[in-house]
Amino acid sequence: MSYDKELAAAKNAVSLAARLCQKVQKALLQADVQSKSDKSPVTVADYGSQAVVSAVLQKELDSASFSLVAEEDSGDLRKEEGKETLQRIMKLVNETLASDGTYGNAPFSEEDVLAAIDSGRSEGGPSGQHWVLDPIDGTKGFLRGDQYAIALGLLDEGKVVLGVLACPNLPLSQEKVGCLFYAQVGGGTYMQSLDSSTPIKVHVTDLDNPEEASFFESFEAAHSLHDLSSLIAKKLGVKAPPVRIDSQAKYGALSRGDGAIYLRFPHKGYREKIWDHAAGYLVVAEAGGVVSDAAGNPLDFSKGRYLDLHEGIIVTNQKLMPALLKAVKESLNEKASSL
Ligand SMILES: Nc1ncnc2c1ncn2[C@@H]1O[C@H](COP(=O)(O)OS(=O)(=O)O)[C@@H](OP(=O)(O)O)[C@H]1O
Ligand SMILES: [Mg+2]
Ligand SMILES: [Mg+2]
Ligand SMILES: [Mg+2]
Repeated sequence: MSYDKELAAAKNAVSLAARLCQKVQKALLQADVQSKSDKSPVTVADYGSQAVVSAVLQKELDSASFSLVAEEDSGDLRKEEGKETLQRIMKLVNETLASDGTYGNAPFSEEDVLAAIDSGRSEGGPSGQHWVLDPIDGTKGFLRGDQYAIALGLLDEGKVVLGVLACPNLPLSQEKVGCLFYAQVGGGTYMQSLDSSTPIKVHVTDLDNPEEASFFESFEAAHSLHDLSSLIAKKLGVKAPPVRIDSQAKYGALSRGDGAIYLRFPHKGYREKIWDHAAGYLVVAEAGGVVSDAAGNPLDFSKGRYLDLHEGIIVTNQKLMPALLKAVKESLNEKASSL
C-alpha cells in the first residue's frame, strides 16, 4: 500500500508548523531576560504547531475518518487565564496558514483553533489509521535556543507507516541549517531542507567497531540515566564522550550516520509516550537502523498513547546491535545488584 498522499500532506503540515515554531523561537531569543523566564511563548508554539498540523492534515485528507493522537489539549486555553494566550495562538496560526498561500482564505476563529488542537485527543490503538504528533519535541531545548523537532507519524493497524521529522536547528550542510527527514514504510529515509530542496536518501552508519562509535543521549539528565549510558558505553569500548542533544533530532542525526548509537533510560516509573518516538523510529528503521527496548523487543505502537517497554530504548545499526544488547544486559544486571 502506498501512503504518498498522506506523506505529501504530512510534509506540508510539518514544514508549516516548523515555520511557526521558528518565528516564536526567534522572538523568544530576542526577548529580554524577564520574558525569557516566562514560559508562555513555548506554550504558544506548542499549541500553535499542533493546530497547524491538525488543520493542514484535515484540509488535505478525508477529515471524516481523521484521528490524531497528540501531546497537547486545549484545557488550559479554555480557562479565563488562557484567553490572551489563545488570541496570540490564533494570530500565529492564521499568519502561518496565510504564508503558504493555499490555506489562508478563511481565517481560523478562536473556536476553530481550540477544535483543531482537540482533534488530537484520539487514543490510537491497534486498528485503523491514527496520526501521532509531538508539536514540539524537546520543549526545553526550544526554550534554550537549542535542538527541537516537530514529529509526525502515521499508524496503520498498529504499525508506523510514515514518519516525518522537522529539525529546524539541525545543520543540513555546512551552509544551511534546518532538516526535514521523512520515511514511508518500505521506501527508505530521505532528508531535505525545510524549504524543500531536492531530497537525498540517508543511511545509518555501517560501522562495526564499537570503539569508533559515538552515542547520543538526552540533553536533560532528568530524562535519561546518564550514568547508566556511560557504563554501557564503557563496556562496549566506546571512546568518544556522549553527544547530548534534545528531542527526536537524535533519531534524525542517527539516520544519516552522524552517530552510531542512541541510549535512552528514563528514571523508574516514567512511561514513554508514542509521540516521542513514532516518527523518529521509522526514520531510523527505514535508514537501516534497529530500534528496540533494552531487552531487544521491538517497540509496539499499538497499545494506545503509551509504549510498554522493558527499561529503556536503544538504537543502533544491525552490526552493532548484538554487542550493544549484551553491554546493556550486563550493565542493567550490575546496576540491579548494586542496589
Ligand atoms: N522524566 C522523563 N523521563 C524521560 N522522558 C521524559 C521525562 N519527562 C519528559 N520526558 C519526555 O522527553 C521528551 C524530550 O526528549 P529528550 O529527552 O530526547 O530531549 S531533552 O534532552 O529532554 O531535551 C519530552 O518531550 P516534550 O515534552 O515534547 O519536550 C518528554 O515527553
Ligand atoms: Mg516530546
Ligand atoms: Mg512536545
Ligand atoms: Mg511536553
